[in-house]
Amino acid sequence: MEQDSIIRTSGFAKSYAPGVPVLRDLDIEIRPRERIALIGANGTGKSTLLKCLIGLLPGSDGTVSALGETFSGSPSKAQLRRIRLQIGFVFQHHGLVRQLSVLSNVTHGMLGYPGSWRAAIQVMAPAEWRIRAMEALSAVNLEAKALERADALSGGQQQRVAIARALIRRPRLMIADEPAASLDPSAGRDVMTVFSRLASEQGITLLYTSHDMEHAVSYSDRIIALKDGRVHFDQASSSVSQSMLSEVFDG
Ligand SMILES: Nc1ncnc2c1ncn2[C@@H]1O[C@H](COP(=O)(O)OP(=O)(O)OP(=O)(O)O)[C@@H](O)[C@H]1O
Repeated sequence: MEQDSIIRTSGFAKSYAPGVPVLRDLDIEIRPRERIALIGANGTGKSTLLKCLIGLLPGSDGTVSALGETFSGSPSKAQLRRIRLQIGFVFQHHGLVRQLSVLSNVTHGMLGYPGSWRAAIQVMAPAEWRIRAMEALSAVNLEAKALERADALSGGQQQRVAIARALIRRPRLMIADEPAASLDPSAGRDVMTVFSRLASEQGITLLYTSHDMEHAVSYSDRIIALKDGRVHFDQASSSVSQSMLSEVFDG
């Protein structure tokens, strides 16, 4: 893979059932530090694509290059491990352990690293990880909440803890699937602002899906729109018009 790509697909396709492609003919490139919004109607394959790009689901045709690893179908276990070490995930539902502290939840982001069983028990986590957790909390403006129980925080704050949990891994690529969908408009904007800032301040590449067109346009450099399993358009967010956005969702 060329050094200047974080992700690249070539002729990529994915079917869950033989002969019924959900995604096809995808040639996508994502470069370092780009903020990419992936949009499309319900069921058009956004989540499927996110999973395929990082090897969590096998592709059916074509190749994927992700974070230095190139594969067709599924990556090898070693490739998958190397990819995972460079990625942070954030989903619509934060998935925090409610009765644990914010700090413990962030430290859990280290699970998957060598020696990471210690991350499951906060008191055994190496001091360095606690420092990293506090740095991550500071990046999402929540260091003052470190010792509170996760379920004492608002929905927007909990989602920012989930971002910190992804950030502790110092990822090159942050993948967020509908990260603001369960939040009210103000908390949703806060979460998207945090993502956007992290991308510019820490040089993290951001790939997120959204059904909110304001979020898609305002917090990305580029929008990739999927329709009927193909790329409908792929261009700078500043040049995407309302009518182009509407077209993506027209049956
Ligand atoms: N595990 C699966 N097995 C079979 N079909 C699946 C599976 N997961 C998803 N699909 C189908 O693949 C298509 C794409 O689904 P996907 O969830 O990727 O779409 P999406 O664009 O993320 O949708 P949404 O916006 O509703 O989250 C849908 O038709 C869905 O029913």
